[in-house]
Amino acid sequence: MTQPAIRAVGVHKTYRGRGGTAAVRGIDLEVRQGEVFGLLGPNGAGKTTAVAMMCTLTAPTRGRIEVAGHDAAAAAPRVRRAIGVVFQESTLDGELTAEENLRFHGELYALPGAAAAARTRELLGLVGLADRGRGLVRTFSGGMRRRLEIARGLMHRPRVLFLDEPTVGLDPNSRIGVWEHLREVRTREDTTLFLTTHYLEEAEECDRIAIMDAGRIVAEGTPAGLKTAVGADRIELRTGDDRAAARALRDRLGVAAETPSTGGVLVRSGDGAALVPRLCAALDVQVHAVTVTRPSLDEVFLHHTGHRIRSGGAGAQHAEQVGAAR
Ligand SMILES: Nc1ncnc2c1ncn2[C@@H]1O[C@H](COP(=O)(O)OP(=O)(O)OP(=O)(O)O)[C@@H](O)[C@H]1O
Repeated sequence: MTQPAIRAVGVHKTYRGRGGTAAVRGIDLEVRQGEVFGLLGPNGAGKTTAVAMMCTLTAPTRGRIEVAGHDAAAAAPRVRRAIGVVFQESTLDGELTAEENLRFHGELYALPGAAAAARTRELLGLVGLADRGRGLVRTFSGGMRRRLEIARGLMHRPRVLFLDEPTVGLDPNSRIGVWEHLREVRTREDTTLFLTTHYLEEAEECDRIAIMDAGRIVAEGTPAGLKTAVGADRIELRTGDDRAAARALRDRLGVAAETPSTGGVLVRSGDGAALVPRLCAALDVQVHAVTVTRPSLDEVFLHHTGHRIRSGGAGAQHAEQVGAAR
């Protein structure tokens, strides 16, 4: 078997200080070479801390991390040569041009001049900035800067590129642009991409994700696999009498109908849209509205943690109003 790009075994991190914050409470992880792997979790879940340990920026309190086959504690300089990092905060020099920012990074890694110039051209093309190489970075939009940061992180051909919240703070169009180029990076360079995110849409782009909450990984798999495991579509009915409706559905159709405290009647089904007409036909009470929600990563998150990663948003995008009846 080929060596994993990243392996974490029993990793804990407690920050010192008053009370001591247990930011990471025992994570085990294996990321394959060439994979796009996402760590999905809400603010404060411990994602940045986990990445900081993999990047050798902070040491685990307990446990072991290997990146590109090197132990992050015992062989930190080797790990640093094998990785690129795109931080949440920009670290570009706005007073330099895009080319100068990349070349400066090449110098840090002792890339010979001609190789650095060729790599600069190649990467500016890869991230869609070929015609902006001589532009001052302070004149760039947020999306352009982020793409340039990605190019810079790739200058020395790292085995693993870490991206902490790669599209946070960007407008939706720029976010799409960044992802187009990340997909291009993944196709053309044999780099493992390890990213943290609290955007469900971004997690959908990953080959595999780990869901992190309160310092622990609560689920891991492909986005599709995780959704399938959670299973059914959610059918929510708004009726004139929810208790009577739930009782009727249980008695007449034998379906497990719930009446959640938030109101309405909830039924789960492998094919929600197909079941809706039968549900409505079985009811004597008035049905004001029916909503079918396909499982989303939001549902997966809710299933594993008992709470939503954020209010509103992605789940709602998958919701399909299938009409009111009666
Ligand atoms: N240097 C630090 N010293 C003390 N506590 C810290 C430090 N860095 C992070 N924490 C705490 O550790 C916990 C996890 O933070 P972390 O930044 O790793 O989470 P995150 O999932 O990356 O969140 P975000 O998306 O907001 O960056 C939080 O409670 C945070 O306040």
